[in-house]
Amino acid sequence: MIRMGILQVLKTQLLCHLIICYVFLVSGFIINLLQLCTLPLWYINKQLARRINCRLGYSVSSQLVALLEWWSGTECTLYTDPESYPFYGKENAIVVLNHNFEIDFMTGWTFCERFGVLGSSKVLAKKELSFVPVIGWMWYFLEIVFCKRKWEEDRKTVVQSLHNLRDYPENFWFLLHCEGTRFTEKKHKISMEVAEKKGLPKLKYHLLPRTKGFCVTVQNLRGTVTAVYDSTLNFRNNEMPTLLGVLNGKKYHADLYVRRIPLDTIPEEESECAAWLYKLYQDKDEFQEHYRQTGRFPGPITSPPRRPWALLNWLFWVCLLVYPLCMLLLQMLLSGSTFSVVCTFVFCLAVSVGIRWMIGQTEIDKGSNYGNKDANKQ
Ligand SMILES: CCCCC/C=C\C/C=C\CCCCCCCC(=O)SCCNC(=O)CCNC(=O)[C@H](O)C(C)(C)COP(=O)(O)OP(=O)(O)OC[C@H]1O[C@@H](n2cnc3c(N)ncnc32)[C@H](O)[C@@H]1OP(=O)(O)O
Ligand SMILES: CCCCCCCCCCCCCCCCCC(=O)OC[C@@H](O)COP(=O)(O)O
Repeated sequence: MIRMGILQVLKTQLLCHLIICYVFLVSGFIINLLQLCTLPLWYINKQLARRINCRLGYSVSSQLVALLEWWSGTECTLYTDPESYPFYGKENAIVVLNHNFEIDFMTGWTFCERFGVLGSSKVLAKKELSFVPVIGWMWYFLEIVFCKRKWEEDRKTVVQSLHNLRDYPENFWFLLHCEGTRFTEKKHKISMEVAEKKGLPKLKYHLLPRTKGFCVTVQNLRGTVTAVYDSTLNFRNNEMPTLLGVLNGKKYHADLYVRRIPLDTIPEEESECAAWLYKLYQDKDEFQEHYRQTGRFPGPITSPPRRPWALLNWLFWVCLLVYPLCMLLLQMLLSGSTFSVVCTFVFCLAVSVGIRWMIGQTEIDKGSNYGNKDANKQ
């Protein structure tokens, strides 16, 4: 009991956070560098270069998974039909997920890890994220699809990037947050005005989905992807988890409801496909209502257990990077030079500021203005 208490206090200490962030940043930069070194291989053996990049990418993203699963002890429960379960991780799929939480990307990654597709997971992400050090840079080599959220500019690049995925050598999940931005009350109000104008029913828990990205993905990945995983995420006790909470060791409980929908049941033609997506979001809204009323999603629980690999990868980087850091700091402090002490201080400050900026990218109140105006009025 006391040991648990000490551990919990330790998890809230700035020094621990600095060490975790230092390991993440330095290992991330090393991996970015290794990814850069794979560039010549793309011309010789592209599939091998892709496989290597999946492993390297895993080594970065699994650190955030380890933080969620092992450091904060967050539990992840999966509600799904047992008949669909054997397909997970064994086929390419498009994942449609609600976008309400600051750590939904980490929770998504955790499920990817449990089904063995973390290194190869893909997303249609906003362009701004490609500039985030470590993760954004890593995504270039993982062939993540970026968009500016301006369809006239995106159409060509998104289609081209989707085409490139057709011969991807590993099973992948392609994540689409069709709402296009995180849920806020203001964005919800505006998107419901758009829904009204379009004659669509109002949604209570979701923004109106943007349909272009979904339709173009379904069209271009037909034959490559076999199913859409309609995924609805929520956290118990109305919690709104944050990355800072996870870093402080706060335990959350995620519930994910997944329905596997074969891709060949989804209409090809654009307006029919859009109507299909609007209907999907009406269903998702009902699942969220059910969760609100009962505290659970419909259907049985078939949860995959956590695996040790993310933790082992994390421990490997900690062992590799913490000892040299201690030696360096000790040497600097023992040298008695004011210059060395100032340098050490500035280094720690730079790591903290850099990481705080990166964490800021996950925070909803620092989010974009996209969806704050009806696009038709812009
Ligand atoms: C099972 C567990 C999960 C597994 C996880 C798997 C993989 C994990 C991998 C990685 C994890 C990392 C996660 C990182 C997350 C990062 C995610 C993001 O960056 S989200 C933001 C970027 N992505 C998207 O936006 C995707 C969805 N958007 C689209 O598809 C868009 O269509 C678009 C392609 C971006 C183009 O957008 P644009 O706005 O330019 O055009 P649209 O045509 O879509 O919009 C105009 C259209 O919308 C109507 N409209 C106007 N205003 C609104 C409004 N406020 N709300 C809704 N709709 C609006 C307008 O009337 C137009 O309508 P119409 O089409 O009929 O003319
Ligand atoms: C062990 C690791 C410890 C590390 C601690 C610190 C690590 C910091 C990591 C930062 C990771 C940055 C990746 C950001 C991914 C955020 C995804 C996201 O949710 O983007 C929002 C967009 O979808 C929509 O944007 P808005 O229009 O809502 O605005």
